[in-house]
Amino acid sequence: MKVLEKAPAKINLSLDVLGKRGDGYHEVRMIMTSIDLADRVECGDLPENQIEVRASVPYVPEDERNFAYQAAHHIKAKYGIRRGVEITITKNIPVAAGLAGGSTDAAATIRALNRLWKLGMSYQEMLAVAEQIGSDVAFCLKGGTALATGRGEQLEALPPLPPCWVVLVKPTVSVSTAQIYKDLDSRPIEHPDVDAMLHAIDAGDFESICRLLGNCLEPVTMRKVADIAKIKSHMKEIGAEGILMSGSGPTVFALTQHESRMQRLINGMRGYCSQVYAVRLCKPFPLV
Ligand SMILES: C[C@](O)(CO)[C@H](O)COP(=O)(O)OP(=O)(O)OC[C@H]1O[C@@H](n2ccc(N)nc2=O)[C@H](O)[C@@H]1O
Ligand SMILES: Nc1ncnc2c1ncn2[C@@H]1O[C@H](COP(=O)(O)OP(=O)(O)OP(=O)(O)O)[C@@H](O)[C@H]1O
Repeated sequence: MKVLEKAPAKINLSLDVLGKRGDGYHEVRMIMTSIDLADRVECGDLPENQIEVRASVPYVPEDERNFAYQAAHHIKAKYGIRRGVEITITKNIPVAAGLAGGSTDAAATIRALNRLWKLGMSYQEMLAVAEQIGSDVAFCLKGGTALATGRGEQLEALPPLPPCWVVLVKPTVSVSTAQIYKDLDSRPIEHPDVDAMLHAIDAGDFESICRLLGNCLEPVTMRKVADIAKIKSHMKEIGAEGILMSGSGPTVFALTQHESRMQRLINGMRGYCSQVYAVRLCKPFPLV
C-alpha cells in the first residue's frame, strides 16, 4: 500500500526574536502562513524492517540526515512499529531557502505514516513527534496561518489571510539557519510589530498586512547576500504591495491581490533570477 501527502512550504509574515535561551535556541514570536508551493511525499510498505528515502534532487540527503527519515525513525520507536517504509520525496520547494522545505517533508511523513500504519495519532501526538525533529515541523503539520512562539513549536491558529498571490524569488546562494541566528546575537535587533500584524490579520486588512511585514533576520542575511536588497528594490519598482525575506532567507516574497501585477512581477523578476514562483495560499490540514 502507498499513501501520498502534499507538503506545502511556509513564509514568515512577521518574525521577531525576543532573546537567546539557555538551550542555544532563540525565543521567537512569529506569524507564518502556508503557501501552495509544495513537495510530494509518498510512503509505501517495504518487506524488510528498514527506512529508505528517495529524493528527486541530488543535493538532498537520503540517509538519517533527511528530516522525513527522522520522522519515520521517531514514529517507529515511539509506537514499536517493526515494518519497513520507503519514502519518496518529489522536491519542488527550493532547498535551504527559508521556506521550511525539509520541515514540511517531515510533517507530511508524520501524516502519511499515521495513515499507512493506521496509528490513530491525535494532533497532540503528532506534535510530540514533530518537536523532536525541528522547530518549524510543528507548524508544518497543520499549516494554515498561525502565531508561533517558544522556539517556534507553540502554535495558535489565526484566521486565513485575504486571498492574494505570493511571488517568490530565490537567489542562487543558500544560507545556514543556525549561522543567521548566531550572527543576530552580535547585532541590535530591529523588532517588527507582531501585535499590529495580528490585528491586521484579524481585520482581514490586506493593505496593513503588507505594510507591517517584518523579519528581524532580514538585515542579518542581507549582509551576506547582496542579491536580497536588489530583488526587493526591483519588486518595489514593479509594484508589489508588500515585500519581505522569508525565515532565515534568502528567498524574498512579494504579496499582491492583482493578477496583472503578479504577471508583471514574474516576467520582471525572471530577468534577474531563474527561480521565480507565483502561488496562492494554502488551507490548514484538518487535524484534531
Ligand atoms: C528561521 C525559521 O525558519 C523561521 O520560521 C525557524 O526559526 C527555523 O526553524 P528550523 O529550520 O526548523 O530550525 P531548527 O532545525 O530547529 O534549528 C536549526 C538551528 O537554528 C537555530 N535556531 C532555530 C530556531 C530557533 N527558535 N532558534 C534558533 O536559534 C539553532 O541554532 C538551531 O540549531
Ligand atoms: N526532506 C528534505 N528536504 C530538503 N532538505 C532537507 C531534507 N531533509 C534534510 N534536509 C537538509 O536540511 C537543510 C535545510 O533545508 P531546508 O530546505 O529545510 O531549509 P530551509 O527552508 O531554510 O528551512 P527553514 O525555513 O525551516 O529554516 C538542507 O541543507 C538539507 O541538507
